Amino acid sequence: MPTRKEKRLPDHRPRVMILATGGTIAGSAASAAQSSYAPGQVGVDAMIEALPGMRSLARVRGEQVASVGSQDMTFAIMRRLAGRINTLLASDEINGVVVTHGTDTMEETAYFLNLTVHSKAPVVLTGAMRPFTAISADGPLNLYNAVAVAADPEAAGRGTLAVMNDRIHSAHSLTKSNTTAVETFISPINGLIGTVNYGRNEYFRHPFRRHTHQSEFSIDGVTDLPRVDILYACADMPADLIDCSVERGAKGIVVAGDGNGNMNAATIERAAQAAKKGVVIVRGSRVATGTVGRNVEIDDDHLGFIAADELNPPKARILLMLALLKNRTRRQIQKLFYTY
Ligand SMILES: NC(=O)C[C@H](N)C(=O)O
Repeated sequence: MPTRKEKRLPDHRPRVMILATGGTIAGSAASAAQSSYAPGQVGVDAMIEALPGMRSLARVRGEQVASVGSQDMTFAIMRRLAGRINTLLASDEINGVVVTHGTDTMEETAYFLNLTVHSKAPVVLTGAMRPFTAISADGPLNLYNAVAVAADPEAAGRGTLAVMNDRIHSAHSLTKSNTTAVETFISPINGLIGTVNYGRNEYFRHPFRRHTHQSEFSIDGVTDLPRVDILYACADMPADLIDCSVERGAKGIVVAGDGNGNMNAATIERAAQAAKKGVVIVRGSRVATGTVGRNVEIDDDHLGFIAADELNPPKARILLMLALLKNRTRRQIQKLFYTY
């Protein structure tokens, strides 16, 4: 027993919450050099335990929100995440949040949070391309760097971010570009937000589009999002795919068009009929880079279509689902695509 009271120094480290959802960062394989593995096997506490150096950056706590490969990510989990993050950040007890997530749909959850979290505090997604148990696993350094960004007041006000492979991406621009490589995430439209090197952060810019604390979207009390389908255009695309979506109750359709948001004449005709019935048609592109503008080869004004502008089809789908929660005109929806 100590004979005199030890004086405890106040702990000024920022407080970071890690919300874990699974993914390859929590993946496990039978051996360290094996390509087959199961995602979402390692719990958040074990991930934190394995990285004691992280404690020099922040006071870190963890919560397990889900344990899925992100190919099984759902809007129910995304809504739970957004709700938990809004509660945590409203309490002032937490300075920043890290979300560990699979890489397959990371851009979708990142963009969903970018529109539904209402705080300036940093929210940072991270993941891995190699499982936790692999030789040269990329997850531990990604998690370390993500905590460094989430703990950094300089990261605040830049919207939802993703930290992967030493790069800081905005949710708006981030996209996965390689099926297996560690260097998979790119920001092809507006470029990187910054870099992070073993916890040293450098920032180049703020995102150009509206996000988080400026967002008009809310999912408070929302239990169901309207159905929006993505249809992938190709040579001789069967036009009746549009009818199938409409019959199944789609309120919106994003066409991952060829080139500058194109689709064949038969599909345009079916899509125009769907638009007349009130289904919102958004023209995106299956091409990895570039924007989709209005009235280039397709007369959007006449046909009642929306151009996806900078958003790829999965993110265009999320913006449209949230936009359809309220009655909005086509013109208002198009404006959202120029704003977010
Ligand atoms: N690298 C990964 O995380 C891939 C995995 N399928 C996932 O998205 O959960």
